[in-house]
Amino acid sequence: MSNYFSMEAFDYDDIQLVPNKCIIKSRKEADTSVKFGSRTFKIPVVPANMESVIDEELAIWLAEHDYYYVMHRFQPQERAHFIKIMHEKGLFASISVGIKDEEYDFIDSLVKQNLVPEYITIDVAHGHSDYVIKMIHYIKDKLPDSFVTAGNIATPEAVRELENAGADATKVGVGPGRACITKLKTGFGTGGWQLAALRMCAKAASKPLIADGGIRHNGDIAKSIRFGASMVMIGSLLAGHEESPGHVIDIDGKSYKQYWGSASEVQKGAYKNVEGKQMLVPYRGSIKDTLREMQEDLQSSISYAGGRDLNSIRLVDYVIVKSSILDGDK
Ligand SMILES: NC(=O)C1=CN([C@@H]2O[C@H](COP(=O)(O)OP(=O)(O)OC[C@H]3O[C@@H](n4cnc5c(N)ncnc54)[C@H](OP(=O)(O)O)[C@@H]3O)[C@@H](O)[C@H]2O)C=CC1
Ligand SMILES: Nc1nc2c(ncn2[C@@H]2O[C@H](COP(=O)(O)O)[C@@H](O)[C@H]2O)c(=O)[nH]1
Repeated sequence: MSNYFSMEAFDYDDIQLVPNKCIIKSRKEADTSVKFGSRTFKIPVVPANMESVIDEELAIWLAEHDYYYVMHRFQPQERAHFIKIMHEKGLFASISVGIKDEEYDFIDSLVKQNLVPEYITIDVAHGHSDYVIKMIHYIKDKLPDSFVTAGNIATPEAVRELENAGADATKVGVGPGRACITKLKTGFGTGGWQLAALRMCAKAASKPLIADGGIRHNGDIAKSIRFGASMVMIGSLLAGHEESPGHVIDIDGKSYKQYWGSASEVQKGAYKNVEGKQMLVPYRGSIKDTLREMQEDLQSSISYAGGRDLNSIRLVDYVIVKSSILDGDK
């Protein structure tokens, strides 16, 4: 555990990446694509697998336009139908599962129907668990062709154990989310040091990592890549769109959308083991424009990194500037 005592704790707002000489004539030349599993996606960004962030219609649009997506698991009975619909359209299917007993029956039912989702994400709050390891083994045994991401986790030990169990990728982030109250209710998590936790996990990882939670600005995507992420999962920043599932709410002439945590009372329908809240996020128009802007900003990041693709970002120097990067805006 000495790792943690000696570790420098920092987060997205504490870091600035250091520019290198630019080698491209235009940002259009910068390639933001990323291979994840057997597919290549436009940008290393995936909307969070939350009911307030993604629904079937958005999943179809994302898959059609070469974005990675992960469908949530909160309408469990719809998942088999969802896989069928995606495959009928010639699109990849990417679903989430939990670890309760009935999820084993669900996996069995997919096998029986010969429904093989291209991607399966094991989505639980505390992913460093024997029960997650058991589920990884089960899925890899029954659906060996599915790419399995397991999470969420916070430590190098967890990365190693889940990778050794057969996970094809792991998802890092316990408690940094915008709708999260885990850090307040339990005292645990990576809230406030998510980027440092990502760096620690990346040192142990031999397979791709997804950085999950805490992204507040587009530049945080490049920072996640620098510290070891292959893919970046985003909730609140992608929840305020026309296509997002939440209702539009108008207050004092401004529009907002509802964003609720997957462990919130709203999601659970009961106040039991609640570790999330509901909140409003500013309405931001179409998600298509936001994703395009994220791509353009990443192209700029690549140019500042002095390269032509995302790999160049992984190599840049950085400076720790402790909560001061927004000072100039005050
Ligand atoms: N990334 C994050 O920081 C967090 C994310 N979430 C999200 O909320 C949703 C609900 O998560 P979750 O409650 O795990 O899903 P589930 O309700 O499917 O619970 C997972 C299983 O693990 C058991 N469990 C044991 N310890 C814990 C623990 N500390 N936290 C949660 N479960 C535990 C649960 O049993 P029992 O309920 O009887 O304890 C249950 O059987 C997920 O989408 C998850 O990603 C939630 C919190 C934090
Ligand atoms: N502690 C909780 N974390 C949650 C909950 N619902 C989702 N999440 C996590 O947050 C990220 C999104 O974070 P954001 O900063 O981009 O908004 C999501 O992917 C989950 O990992 C919850 O109820 N409690």
